[in-house]
Amino acid sequence: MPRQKLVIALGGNALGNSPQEQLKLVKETAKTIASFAKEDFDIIIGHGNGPQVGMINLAFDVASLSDNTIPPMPFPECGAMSQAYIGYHLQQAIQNELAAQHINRTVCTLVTQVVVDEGDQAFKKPSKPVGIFYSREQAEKLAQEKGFKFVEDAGRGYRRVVPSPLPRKIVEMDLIKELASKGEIVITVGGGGIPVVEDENGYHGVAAVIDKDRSTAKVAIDVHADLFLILTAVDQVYINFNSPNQKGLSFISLKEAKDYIMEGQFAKGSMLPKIEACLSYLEACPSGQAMITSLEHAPAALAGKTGTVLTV
Ligand SMILES: Nc1ncnc2c1ncn2[C@@H]1O[C@H](COP(=O)(O)OP(=O)(O)O)[C@@H](O)[C@H]1O
Ligand SMILES: NC(=O)OP(=O)(O)O
Repeated sequence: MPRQKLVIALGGNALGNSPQEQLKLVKETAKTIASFAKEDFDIIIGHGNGPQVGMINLAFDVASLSDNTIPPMPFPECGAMSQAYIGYHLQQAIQNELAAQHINRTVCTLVTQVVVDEGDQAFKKPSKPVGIFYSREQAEKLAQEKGFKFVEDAGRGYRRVVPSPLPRKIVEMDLIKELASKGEIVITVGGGGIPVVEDENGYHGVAAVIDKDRSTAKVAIDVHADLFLILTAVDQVYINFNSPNQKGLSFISLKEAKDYIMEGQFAKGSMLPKIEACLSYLEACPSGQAMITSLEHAPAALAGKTGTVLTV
């Protein structure tokens, strides 16, 4: 009997905002992952990198502003660094937890590139602010010299914004499938994957940050996952969220999800991309199940006690 395939998207609360916080939090994350490893799933994990990629980019920006012999670090390289650094923490925490529980499985982190479309409209409308705040003069100079885009951010100064294009193809997909089918726990598409475009000369990194829920959904589609699990800060998806009549949803059909989107029930930039990621997965894998819950309640959600399940 082949193992069931589980693809997990880990949200920010699984990682925190600083290296110290991350090192502490991944220990809890690892306990949840180990509980799935015990259930004998094939396991593939995607995760975010918003705070981390911003932090890495900021560090190089600050260094190069104060010492012009230090070059600023290009954005795709910052994304690659964030994948490796987060992967290292997660991988080690999961290894330690598996050893403590005498579970005989191995873990790896794959530096993963994700192809995006050069003509994606997101490149015309960069929307994700990253890095440090600049004065207007500094921003104008950098914009002229490097072609970066800046936005004025809530009266605090100018920040570089990067596009957030859709994931089209996961370059290392065959390897992900092979490793997962051998029982390896695979950490991949970190931060949505390193965004690359493909031309006659091969792949080239581009300055962007892909949404990790969308990229992880693409992985779930490509491996035909039985379960696509999004772990975030809330136990369930709500309607009328944050209002006195908010109501948790245990089940949402594809049609209901589309109706709720039309009603504006899911906030842009937080719950909406998660619901859209689930929809893209379910449309491609109609016999599959998508689930949204919190990290700590994930085992209970898998046992049908909490969480929000989305099905066709
Ligand atoms: N309808 C909703 N139901 C539940 N949570 C919602 C809803 N709309 C917005 N949210 C918010 O979305 C957040 C999850 O999105 P986000 O913080 O971007 O996730 P992550 O960093 O875990 O990927 C929840 O913590 C919650 O505050
Ligand atoms: N890349 C990405 O979606 O990261 P966050 O989830 O941390 O925003």
